[in-house]
Amino acid sequence: MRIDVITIFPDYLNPLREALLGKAIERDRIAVGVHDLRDWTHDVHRAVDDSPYGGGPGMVMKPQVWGEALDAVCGTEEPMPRLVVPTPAGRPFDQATAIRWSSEQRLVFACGRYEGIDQRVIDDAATRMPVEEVSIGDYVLVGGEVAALVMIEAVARLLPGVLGNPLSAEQDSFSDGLLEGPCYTRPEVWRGRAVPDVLRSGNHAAIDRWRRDQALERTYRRRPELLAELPEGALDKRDRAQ
Ligand SMILES: O=C(OCc1ccccc1)c1cn[nH]c1
Repeated sequence: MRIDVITIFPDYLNPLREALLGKAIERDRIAVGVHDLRDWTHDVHRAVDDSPYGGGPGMVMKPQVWGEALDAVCGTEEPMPRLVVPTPAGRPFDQATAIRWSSEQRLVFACGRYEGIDQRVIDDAATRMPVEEVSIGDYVLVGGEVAALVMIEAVARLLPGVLGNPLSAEQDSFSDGLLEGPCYTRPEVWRGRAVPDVLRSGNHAAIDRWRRDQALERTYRRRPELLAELPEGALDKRDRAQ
């Protein structure tokens, strides 16, 4: 997979070069390009924003600059990338989205700032490639860069050879629609708190059942709406007894 990010703060994407993801990039498991939007300005001030039509607070990012940047980064050759625009006004990003995007050959992230990018940029790009305006949560950030980091990490860890242990990607929380339950490691007792006995019993059927019960209980307490979304039959009669 190739991922490109267009931003006025390229250094904000430096964390991509760290840790497992950084290693995967070094080993060409994934290619990442970061581009400074101002490279496509032509005025002495390198302006990327202007006042909003219709008035109101803040500034809007100029269509000409974004248009040239996307032409250059996305190109015109198939396979065209999927263009992702982080915005609070987007459809919610979730694990299903990360899984869906993980089979893409190319992703381009357009990181907006100010009040956002002139809508015509998105409408124009959508005539040449798939475009998704996506939110990582119901809050407002200053720019799309942090959201891009979140989504790139969620996708990249699903790619072969990027994450240390491929098994854990399958056993992800949300892979069965429930939240992960609690986890424990040594010591057996810490500050007077013992690890639940079942986890040291060696009885793997009992351990699996205990873990599922914990996941159900945590999901019920913290995200009850997820239980309603489970596919038919996902909860067996033992689960319902919980
Ligand atoms: O704030 C966000 O993106 C930055 C952004 C983009 C456009 C206009 C304002 C802010 C965001 C919040 N959840 N998901 C994305």
